[in-house]
Amino acid sequence: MDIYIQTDKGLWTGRIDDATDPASHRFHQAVQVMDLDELTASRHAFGIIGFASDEGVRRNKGRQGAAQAPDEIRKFLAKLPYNLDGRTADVGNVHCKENKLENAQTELGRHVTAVLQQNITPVILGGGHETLYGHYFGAKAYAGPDKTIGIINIDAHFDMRDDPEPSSGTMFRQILEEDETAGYLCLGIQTFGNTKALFETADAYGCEYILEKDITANDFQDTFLTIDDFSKRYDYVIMTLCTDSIKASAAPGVSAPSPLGLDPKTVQTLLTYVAGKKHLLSFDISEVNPLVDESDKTVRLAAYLVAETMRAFYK
Ligand SMILES: N=CN[C@@H](CCC(=O)O)C(=O)O
Ligand SMILES: [Mn+2]
Ligand SMILES: [Mn+2]
Repeated sequence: MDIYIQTDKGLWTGRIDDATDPASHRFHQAVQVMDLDELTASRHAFGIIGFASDEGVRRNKGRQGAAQAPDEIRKFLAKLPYNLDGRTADVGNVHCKENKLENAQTELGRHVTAVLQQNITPVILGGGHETLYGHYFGAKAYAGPDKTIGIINIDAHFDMRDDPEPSSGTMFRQILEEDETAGYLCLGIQTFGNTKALFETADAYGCEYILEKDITANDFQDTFLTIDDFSKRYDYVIMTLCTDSIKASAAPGVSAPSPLGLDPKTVQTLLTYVAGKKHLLSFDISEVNPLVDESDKTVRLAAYLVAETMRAFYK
């Protein structure tokens, strides 16, 4: 198996209301499957990239299965109405082979950079949350050493573990250690999703965060202000959704479920608010695990959140 595989066109199938009228089209009629090197400047608004890896979850002692999420999310996204502007290309999946996570993250980064260089917005379907490291790596290569990147993460967890081996629990510590100009805002932190030591690590590294229970206070006004203040300090922003930020009753299909997680509509509000930022480069959704899902509930929700975020992207 190669590390890069073009998407099986059979994943993009669904109901056909009208074969020719674009106003009746669903994603499966609008998305064009191609190789990365077939992308040409400005023809597409979005470029879907899958990251078929759960090696980071394995290393972090979690429940594996997220490597199957990119194709499962595609199947559900395919059936949704294409109620957005601009065209979408699907440039396939980057796979993690032989547990070589760092190689796969480098390759994901190469894809993200190449898509951005074509003036196309990457929409990355993870993968365990180790997806974010490759996502950041590609965005940073595009931005260049003189430009700063702020990362907005919607997550129950900080993912700032001090483990010697990179995993799905270490990315933000890795990034903040490697790039002193990077910033980290985490929305939806669970009090009982992180040890006291991890809260101390977050403070020590200058991570800004809002607890899950404080997100909806004041009808989001404080949250939006925090997002605004954070975003304007960076040349570019990237956004990542760790699906375990959503309450377990709505998102059971994750490695580490959150019984007291955010409502899906709260996450929708956060994603669409950040997507309206002019300097948001890219977005990933991570930690969907189809193998422990219940009646496809989490995969379906993931597809809706991806569609909502794409629709809200600043144009
Ligand atoms: N990606 C991060 N995962 C969490 C898992 C927590 C748990 O297993 O309960 C973490 O490392 O903190
Ligand atoms: Mn998490
Ligand atoms: Mn995470």
